[in-house]
Amino acid sequence: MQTLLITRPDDWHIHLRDGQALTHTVADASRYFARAIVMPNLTPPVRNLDEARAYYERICAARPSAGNQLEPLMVLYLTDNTRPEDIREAAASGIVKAVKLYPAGATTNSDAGVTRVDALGPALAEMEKLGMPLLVHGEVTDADIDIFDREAVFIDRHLRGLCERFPSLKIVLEHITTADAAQFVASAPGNIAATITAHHLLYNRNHMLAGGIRPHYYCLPILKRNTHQQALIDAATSGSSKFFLGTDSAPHARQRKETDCGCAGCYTAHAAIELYAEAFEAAGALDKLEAFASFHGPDFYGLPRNTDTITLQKCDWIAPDTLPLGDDVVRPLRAGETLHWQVV
Ligand SMILES: NC(=O)N[C@@H](CC(=O)O)C(=O)O
Ligand SMILES: [Zn+2]
Ligand SMILES: [Zn+2]
Repeated sequence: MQTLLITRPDDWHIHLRDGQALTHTVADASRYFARAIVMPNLTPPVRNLDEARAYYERICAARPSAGNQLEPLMVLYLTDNTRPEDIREAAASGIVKAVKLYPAGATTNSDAGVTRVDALGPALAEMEKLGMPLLVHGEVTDADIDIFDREAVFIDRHLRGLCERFPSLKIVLEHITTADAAQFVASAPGNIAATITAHHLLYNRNHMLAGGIRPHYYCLPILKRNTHQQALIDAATSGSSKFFLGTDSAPHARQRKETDCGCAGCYTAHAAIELYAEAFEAAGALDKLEAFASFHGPDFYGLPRNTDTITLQKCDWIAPDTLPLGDDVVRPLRAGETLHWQVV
């Protein structure tokens, strides 16, 4: 049987949610990830060190008592009112590792996000000085911009300018979905990187829309055409240290996705590295998985690489139809379907 031994991976973009849901999301993320960059889009969002510390403690309390202990890496939610002092305090705490920019209205719980990206100044200058990474949900929100173009337009309207105004600010363009983004990041200086999800490597918009509409493939930024999917596969398997693993596992209760106006987000924490292994195998690049999953992320964040390992085995299994999520259930990606890799 084919096996693959890799250094223990980390997840550089995950939504653990809060309250009762933490029991399930934290358990799934704890199966083998050493660390996780925890997104701050709660209601209300995680805007300062006090809120980050309280959330950190709720996550730690939800960890399973036995086995691998996930280390949550906290993220502040940038608003129009974030002050340089908020950044300094967070950076000094040692538990906050990044700050997240959501354009207001771009995605789930982004209403408190930034209304004018170009007006951001002092907070970003402080982050640049301290080496604190800015994580970006890179989509414009203008009603007149087609949803499939929102990432590319964000790069042109905002990201290029941010990179010029803050030339040494570390920036991660999160969950990239287009050839435009892959190309922009690949040709940018070393302080610009990107995370790529497993679902954007495995799927394109036909999977979501051809032959019936499949709400569990609906996430933001939305799946694009297959040529963009191929560009993401090429970037992830290129060996470039600018691209690394970020699942964007984003659970929503089943009834909030299977409805007239469904939420965006795919739940992949039940099978994260397993799904990536499938994508890398399909590209004939299993030898590139370890660096993408376990080296490039910590190197970019300036954190040590993990020193222990996990083993993947090629072995079919069926993903569960539903998983508990607090008092609700979530339908995980590939629910009821066969997965081909397993962590042993
Ligand atoms: N990716 C998503 O579709 N949804 C995320 C938000 C985000 O990462 O943009 C969520 O919090 O549900
Ligand atoms: Zn996002
Ligand atoms: Zn996300």
